[in-house]
Amino acid sequence: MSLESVRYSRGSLAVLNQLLLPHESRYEPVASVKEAWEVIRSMKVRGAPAIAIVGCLSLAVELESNEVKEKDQLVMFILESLEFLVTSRPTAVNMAKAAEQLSAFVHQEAVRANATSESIRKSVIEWAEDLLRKDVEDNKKIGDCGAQHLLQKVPGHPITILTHCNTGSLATAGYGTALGVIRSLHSMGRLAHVYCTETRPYNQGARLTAYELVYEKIPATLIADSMASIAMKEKGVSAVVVGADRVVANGDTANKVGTYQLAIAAKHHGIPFYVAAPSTSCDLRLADGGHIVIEERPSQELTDVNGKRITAQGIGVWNPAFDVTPCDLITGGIITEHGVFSPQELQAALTKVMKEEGKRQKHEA
Ligand SMILES: CSC[C@@H](O)[C@@H](O)C(=O)COP(=O)(O)O
Repeated sequence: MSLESVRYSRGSLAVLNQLLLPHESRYEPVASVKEAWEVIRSMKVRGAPAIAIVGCLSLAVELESNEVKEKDQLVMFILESLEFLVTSRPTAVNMAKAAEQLSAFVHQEAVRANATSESIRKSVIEWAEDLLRKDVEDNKKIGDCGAQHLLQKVPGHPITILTHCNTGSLATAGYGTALGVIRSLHSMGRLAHVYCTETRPYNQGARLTAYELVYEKIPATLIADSMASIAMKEKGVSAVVVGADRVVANGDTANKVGTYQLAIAAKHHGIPFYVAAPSTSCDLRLADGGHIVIEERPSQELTDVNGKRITAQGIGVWNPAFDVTPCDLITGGIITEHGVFSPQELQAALTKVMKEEGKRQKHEA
């Protein structure tokens, strides 16, 4: 069984505290929206899809246990809870998108003839549960589609991948995005090796990806971020595959800080650079990456190691958690659950999918 970032059954949610990994696997209960906000902000749970899933499921859990509210009061509670959850972390778009979609859904449910508090509550719980189910499904599609694409397009097999941050089961509902592509290649017997960066300053690569790769018995080597260029030059890297926190209309992509320099190095070495992301991480309303809000994290993430200060007191610190890779550096493409697209193709392709989905839903309603 692969690692689980989230354990959910109706009325009960627990998250694996990722701050304790790889030394201890402790699941901590999340009984309310407020508790979800705190586990997301403190990064006990992190990764763009996992943030949205924990946020929405916490609302489902709170709805299951709360006393019955009058209909308008219930709708107000749901909308305010979603707004609050969006403030937990700003860069990943998944929570904001889920909040927007779920809010629209609640409005729609509330005006249905015969709508009651109970019917609204039930449909919101089911909506959140569906997000969990769909994320795993989409990740598997990303994994398979990305693996097939790389096998067709990338010379020299089996394939060696360099990846950044953590995009696996711990960052999603399961399977993973960039790590999903790696997992699929491995299960097909077509993966030679993975290089995972330690991902300073928060060390998602060293603490989490290395753990997932060892857990899954995938052949892998950990490198410091500063070793990425020499690894590309000397280690036969076939492709760089990373995840995303927000892909905007022109294909510019916000992801864990350090992604941008990997894309520059990949271009220099003629190595294709891929972003693997579900459509829930795509934000077509922003024209380009200049509009993305980049989260800045506390200075201690840089100045301290294991709670112990290693730098001189008084030094200034800048700690942006993400950077934006310009679309022209995403030379391989963007791997989604709907296919692999160049940054230039993405907007039209996803718009078409959304239109078809809208038509299908109208037909079913
Ligand atoms: C499938 S996870 C994709 C991204 O969310 C991931 O690459 C990343 O940047 C995570 O950042 P984090 O700060 O750990 O939440």
